[in-house]
Amino acid sequence: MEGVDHLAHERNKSEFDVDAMKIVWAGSPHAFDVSDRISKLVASDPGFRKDNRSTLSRKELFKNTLRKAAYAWKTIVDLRLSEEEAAKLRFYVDEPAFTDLHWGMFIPAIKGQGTEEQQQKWLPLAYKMQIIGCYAQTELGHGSNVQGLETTATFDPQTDEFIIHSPTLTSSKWWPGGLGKVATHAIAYARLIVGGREHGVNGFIVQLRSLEDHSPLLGITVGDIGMKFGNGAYNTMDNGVLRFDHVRIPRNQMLMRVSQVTCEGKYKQSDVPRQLVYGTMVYVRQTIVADASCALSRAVCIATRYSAVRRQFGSQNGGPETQVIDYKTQQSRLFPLLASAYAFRFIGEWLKWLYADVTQRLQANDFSTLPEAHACTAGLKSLTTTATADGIEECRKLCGGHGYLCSSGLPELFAVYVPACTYEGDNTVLLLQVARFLMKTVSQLGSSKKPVGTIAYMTRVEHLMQCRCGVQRGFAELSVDLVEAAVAHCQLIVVSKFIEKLQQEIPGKGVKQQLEVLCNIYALFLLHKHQGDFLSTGCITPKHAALANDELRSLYSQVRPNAIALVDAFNYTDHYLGSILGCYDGNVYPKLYEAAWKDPLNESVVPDGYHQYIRPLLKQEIRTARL
Ligand SMILES: CC/C=C\C/C=C\C/C=C\C/C=C\C/C=C\CCCC(=O)SCCNC(=O)CCNC(=O)[C@H](O)C(C)(C)COP(=O)(O)OP(=O)(O)OC[C@H]1O[C@@H](n2cnc3c(N)ncnc32)[C@H](O)[C@@H]1OP(=O)(O)O
Ligand SMILES: Cc1cc2nc3c(=O)[nH]c(=O)nc-3n(C[C@H](O)[C@H](O)[C@H](O)COP(=O)(O)OP(=O)(O)OC[C@H]3O[C@@H](n4cnc5c(N)ncnc54)[C@H](O)[C@@H]3O)c2cc1C
Repeated sequence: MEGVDHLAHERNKSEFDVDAMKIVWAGSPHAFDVSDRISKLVASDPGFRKDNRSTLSRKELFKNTLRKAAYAWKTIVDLRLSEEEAAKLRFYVDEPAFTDLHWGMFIPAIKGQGTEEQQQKWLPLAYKMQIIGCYAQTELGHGSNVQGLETTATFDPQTDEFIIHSPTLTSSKWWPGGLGKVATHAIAYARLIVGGREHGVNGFIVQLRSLEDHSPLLGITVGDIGMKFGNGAYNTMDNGVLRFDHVRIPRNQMLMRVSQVTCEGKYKQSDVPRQLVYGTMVYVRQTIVADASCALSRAVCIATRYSAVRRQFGSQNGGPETQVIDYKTQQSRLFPLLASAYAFRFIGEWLKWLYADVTQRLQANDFSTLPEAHACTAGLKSLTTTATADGIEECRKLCGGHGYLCSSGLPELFAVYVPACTYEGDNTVLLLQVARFLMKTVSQLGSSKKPVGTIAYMTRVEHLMQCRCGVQRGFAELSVDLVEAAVAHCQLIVVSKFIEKLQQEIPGKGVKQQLEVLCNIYALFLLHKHQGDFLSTGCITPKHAALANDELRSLYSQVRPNAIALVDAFNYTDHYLGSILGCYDGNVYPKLYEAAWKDPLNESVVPDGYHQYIRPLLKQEIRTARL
């Protein structure tokens, strides 16, 4: 029945202060207040409804996304929301759109790679959305290999301009979000050519469309690259294709914090690492880690609530069947994902600190932690997005057949999320970067340069290197093993930072105890999953492995009474979850049944096409093959 909490009995089992855990999950009382207030604002406004997306055509879907983006912007302006509140509003609107790239990449690129003068010119226009930007780096022929990009930016000293050109088909910009139909400007990455000499890939601000009638400017060919994975999902985003035909831009539209070109045509490289040109990608990778905890926690919330609602088998003497959440197999699949959601939340908090720290150091020209920041953002983006994509799919399976319904929210969540394993860096390519960092660290063992921070533990392998020094096989030959080592390195960081989180003051009855249980589940589940490596390297004995297994089962039993409260702590509205299976009150079956009849296919009891195709079949009016 409506208004009844079908999960009340589960909530009454909780052994900790859920409101205190909500603050821990949000990060602070202030962050909780903003999230709670804005999520409810979005959920209560019919202008942000999203339950009809799977029934819209691509063009209807996209136009609806533009409407919502404009409505969101009006809401932000009318309510005078802060930058933090506005970002939260866009997050809870929960629809991939051009605004993600405008706010999430275009503006950070100007802030990170533009000079003070360039920031003063372009940021006010971007913040007021008087221009709409995208991040145009990837091309048809190159994405991972940035140094392989083919677009050219040739300096013309006669006119003090750069000529931006797409020399080949494969140099067409391809994938940038927001590019296809909306962006008026791009940060375009191109090979800088001055006086006939190449100076690597740099970023250039290029206007694409008229601010009067939105038509593409001279020399600009631009459009959408077409339908992507899934129906609604990421098709709300106009990922675009862009070709330049000798487009001229003023010299001062090359982002010049890292490298400069003078009006005399002199190329100057600042005394900063050229990799700062990649700074926007590092920034986004650390935000993607925080986003992974959001996406995984959404899926886990749905699967946990539904696992408590769903009963199957086990009825004794006509009594209620067993809740599937009570099956050890369901717990062994679900609870490690619940623990991962919390683990990724805390590693996301730490990575945000690491990024802020390296950014502050860069301002003082201190590049000492840049390699570690690159390795951590690359590796943790790879680890968390892979685990989250796999986790969302596991949550779908944990919900049985109903998990495959769009009304469960899981198919769309999966379809929107999975490209995170590719965008902002293919996950394998990024792990290879971590492997390169680890190998460089190993090669420096024994020198005066002692490993610190997240690689401090590597001093312990020093003895290994001394006896094995000289035994080197090619990086490429060992890359599979090195990628596994990179994953293990990143997992160690996640576990370490979870443990460090538990050493902080954590208020609330039973809250720290619950987090300790989740931390132990996360660590022991990894040990169980990779026990072959631990056993073969002698790190643990078979007895240790057996003990870990026993402890995991015990920990699952400890989580069980608190599972619903632990997902309530995410404080997601039913609107944001977009899932009948995950609705707060657990009143699933009536809602599933009601939703079915709203499908357009049920607008008529006799389907279109019956008289044309089915009736002739049934009435044998179609010659049937001799049976
Ligand atoms: C719908 C959205 C939902 C959620 C999103 C939520 C939040 C996000 C918020 C905002 C964003 C909005 C939406 C996100 C959605 C989509 C956005 C997607 C955008 C994109 O995909 S942009 C394009 C991304 N492309 C890539 O990531 C390319 C990957 N390739 C590379 O980075 C490089 O090519 C490379 C690193 C693999 C190789 O570079 P290279 O060849 O130049 O360098 P080397 O390998 O030779 O290394 C030399 C040396 O340099 C060091 N190095 C490399 N990179 C860096 C770096 N970034 N920082 C510091 N140092 C770096 C390397 O370690 C070597 O050092 P060494 O000492 O010599 O060993
Ligand atoms: C939804 C979505 C949104 C995007 N948005 C943007 C955007 O806004 N702006 C933008 O510029 N780009 C964007 N991209 C592009 C994205 O950044 C690239 O697709 C991504 O960087 C991967 O590069 P790629 O496509 O060249 O993959 P490839 O590198 O071609 O990967 C193909 C395979 O090759 C493997 N591989 C590649 N190099 C190596 C190597 N050295 N060693 C071993 N294996 C290797 C990879 O692991 C992978 O298995 C987006 C992509 C998607 C899917």
